[in-house]
Amino acid sequence: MPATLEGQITMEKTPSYWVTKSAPKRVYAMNPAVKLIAVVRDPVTRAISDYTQSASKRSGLPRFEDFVLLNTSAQWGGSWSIDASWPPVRLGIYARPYRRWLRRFPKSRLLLINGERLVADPAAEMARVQDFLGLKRVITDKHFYFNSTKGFPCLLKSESKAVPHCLGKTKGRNHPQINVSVIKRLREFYKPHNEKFYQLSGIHFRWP
Ligand SMILES: Nc1ncnc2c1ncn2[C@@H]1O[C@H](COP(=O)(O)OS(=O)(=O)O)[C@@H](OP(=O)(O)O)[C@H]1O
Repeated sequence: MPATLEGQITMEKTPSYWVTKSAPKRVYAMNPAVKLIAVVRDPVTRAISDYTQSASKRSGLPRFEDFVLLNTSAQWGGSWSIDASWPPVRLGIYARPYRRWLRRFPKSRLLLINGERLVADPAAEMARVQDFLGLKRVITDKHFYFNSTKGFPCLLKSESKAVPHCLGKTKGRNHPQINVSVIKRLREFYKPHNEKFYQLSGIHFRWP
């Protein structure tokens, strides 16, 4: 981490920290007063997003449905189960890593950001982040606009000089169409895990 001067905040973003077993202990050893932020989204969309990212790097990757089902030779309408060890599925079981972080850090120091709301109302979620970090609410709704080409909100870097900035091509990819019964089965799979996460966090994310 770079040296932080008086009046500065150093931020670091590494998605894999969330699930790395040794991370809470190591982060605590580095600075027990650190503030943590995690963005969580519907685990089904997360799994598809994760797969889409891999597919964009490897042409000819088998279909999502071929990975997500344990017995791929079974009929989709039959009795097959979800492969919970496949990383795109496993990483959407948020209660497990969340519990690990809570063993080291108080709940008040780990802000959970709702990924769906971050897209629908980025200013509202950014207000929560700024309050959490003890910052003035400098970033407001005036800093965001919806870019219909991108299909996502983009940033206006400053109120006066409205230079638009959207996230790059690797964020906001088109997702493949997934078989509806596979989606249904995935939703059933996540239901108890989501409930556990809502209970632990005290936040009902209302994922379908
Ligand atoms: N404003 C804006 N613009 C573009 N994309 C946005 C935005 N806000 C949230 N998202 C969602 O961010 C998803 C990619 O983030 P990741 O979590 O995969 O990024 S990272 O791996 O942690 O760096 C990305 O997932 P995909 O849609 O699957 O590409 C987006 O849904």
